Amino acid sequence: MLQLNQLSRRRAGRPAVQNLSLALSSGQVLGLLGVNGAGKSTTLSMIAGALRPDSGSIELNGEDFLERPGLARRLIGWLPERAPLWPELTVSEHLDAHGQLRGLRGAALKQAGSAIIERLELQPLARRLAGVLSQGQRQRLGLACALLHRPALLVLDEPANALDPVQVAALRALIREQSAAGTAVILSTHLLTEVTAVCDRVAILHEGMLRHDGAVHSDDHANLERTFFEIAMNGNTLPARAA
Ligand SMILES: Nc1ncnc2c1ncn2[C@@H]1O[C@H](COP(=O)(O)OP(=O)(O)OP(=O)(O)O)[C@@H](O)[C@H]1O
Repeated sequence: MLQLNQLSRRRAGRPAVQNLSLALSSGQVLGLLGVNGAGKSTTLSMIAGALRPDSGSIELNGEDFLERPGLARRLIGWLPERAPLWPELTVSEHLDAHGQLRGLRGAALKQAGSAIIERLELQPLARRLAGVLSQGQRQRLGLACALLHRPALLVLDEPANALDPVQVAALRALIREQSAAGTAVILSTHLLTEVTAVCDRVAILHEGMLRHDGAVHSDDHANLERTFFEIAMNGNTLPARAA
């Protein structure tokens, strides 16, 4: 459902992502790994439509996404690295605003808001101002905003950031549930355990380039760690395994 073709983007005069090609099918969960500055957030921002590539193309369900920016709003749910929230709006008001931006109105908007508040157990926070939420609570609100309109593709930039162990377990369950319902998920993380826990594929970026793309299994931790460190230390390209 998602195809990246030779994407490149420079930032501050340097290549941040170079000739990146990747494909993702419905229901697949892809973990994006890489050391600090490897290009993960730049890649996810381009997929979410927030940053335009200098060259290359992105296809969503076979359509050229860069030519049709409305597609992103409809099909993609994005949790950026720092969820942008309005401090003076409550949790419920955030959900209303996000829903309206995505074309939800009236009963459909109300129903979507109630469903996501219930699913993410946000009821106790619904009337609280975003400005007084803890970091983990802000992250959960960001996740709720990303999921509200039932996107076909979820783009999550370090979604486990600031979450306590209970919430990390809840996040894993949520990602599995989304995947089982056919939603494609791409997430960046620094935690190899997150990748082996929820991803069925892993891509490793180094200096903006794709160095590894392969299947991953829950008992693969040692292999994944070895691959990650070899790439991080040497910039080696390891042979990718079939996804
Ligand atoms: N807003 C920005 N302005 C200029 N350069 C940027 C900006 N954001 C990122 N960069 C640069 O782009 C490159 C890739 O950064 P990016 O944030 O995509 O990496 P990352 O893998 O997400 O890193 P981290 O793990 O630290 O979040 C880096 O060299 C970084 O300095």
